[in-house]
Amino acid sequence: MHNVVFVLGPPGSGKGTICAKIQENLGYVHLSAGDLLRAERQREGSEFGALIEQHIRNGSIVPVEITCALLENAMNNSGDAKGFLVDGFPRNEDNLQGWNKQMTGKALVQFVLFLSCPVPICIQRCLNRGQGRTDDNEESLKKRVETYNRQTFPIIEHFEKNGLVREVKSERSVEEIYADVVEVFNQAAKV
Ligand SMILES: Nc1ncnc2c1ncn2[C@@H]1O[C@H](COP(=O)(O)OP(=O)(O)OP(=O)(O)O)[C@@H](O)[C@H]1O
Ligand SMILES: Nc1ccn([C@@H]2O[C@H](COP(=O)(O)O)[C@@H](O)[C@H]2O)c(=O)n1
Ligand SMILES: [Mg+2]
Repeated sequence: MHNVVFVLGPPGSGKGTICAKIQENLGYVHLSAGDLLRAERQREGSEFGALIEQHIRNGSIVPVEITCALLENAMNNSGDAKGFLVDGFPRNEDNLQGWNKQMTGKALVQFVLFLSCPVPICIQRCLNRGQGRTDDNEESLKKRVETYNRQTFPIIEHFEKNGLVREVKSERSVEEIYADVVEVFNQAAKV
C-alpha cells in the first residue's frame, strides 16, 4: 500500500518548491503530475504528446487515464518510500473519480496539503519563474486560474468536508511556510 499526501493550491503557490524540501528532509518522494505530463510530452514515441501540450497551453486537465497511469508507474518504480507527495493532483472530478477507480486498495491518502495563496501573487511568481514553461504566459495563466477556481477548488472543498485538508498559507517566505508544513507532518505522524 502506498502512503500518499496530495498537494494542492493555485498555480504558482509553491507546491513544487515546498515538495522539494519535504522530499529532501522528510523522506517522502515528490511526484508532480505536471512534471510527469511534461516528461511524457517529450518522450519519443509517446502517443499523447500533442494532446498533453494542447491541455497544458490551455490550462485544461488531461484525461485521468493518462495522468493516473503515469503516477502509478512512478510510485511502483520508486522502490521503498515512506510515502509520496502527489503534487497537482487530483485537479478535477475526472481526476478524483479515476484515482478512486484505479488506486483504491493500492494507495492510502493520509491528508491533503493545501498551499493557499492570493492569485495575483501566484501569477507574478509564475511570470517570474524563468523555466521556459509554455504555460507561464498571461494568456495560459488566465485559463489555469479559471480551471483552478472552477474545477480544482471544489475538489479541495470535497476533501475539507472529509476532514482531510491541512491548509498552510503560502504568501510568505519559503522558510516560514516550510516550518508550518513540518508541523503538519509531525501531527499526522502522531495519529
Ligand atoms: N514562498 C515563496 N516566495 C516567493 N517565491 C516563491 C515561493 N515559493 C515558490 N516561489 C517561486 O515561485 C515560482 C513558482 O513556484 P513553484 O514552481 O514551486 O509553484 P507551483 O505551485 O509548483 O506552480 P505550478 O502549479 O505552476 O507548477 C518559482 O519560481 C518559485 O521559486
Ligand atoms: N493532474 C494534472 C496536473 C497537471 N495537468 C496539466 O499540466 C499543467 C501544468 O501543471 P502544473 O501542476 O505543473 O502547474 C496543468 O495546467 C494541466 O494542463 C493536468 O492535466 N492534470
Ligand atoms: Mg509545480
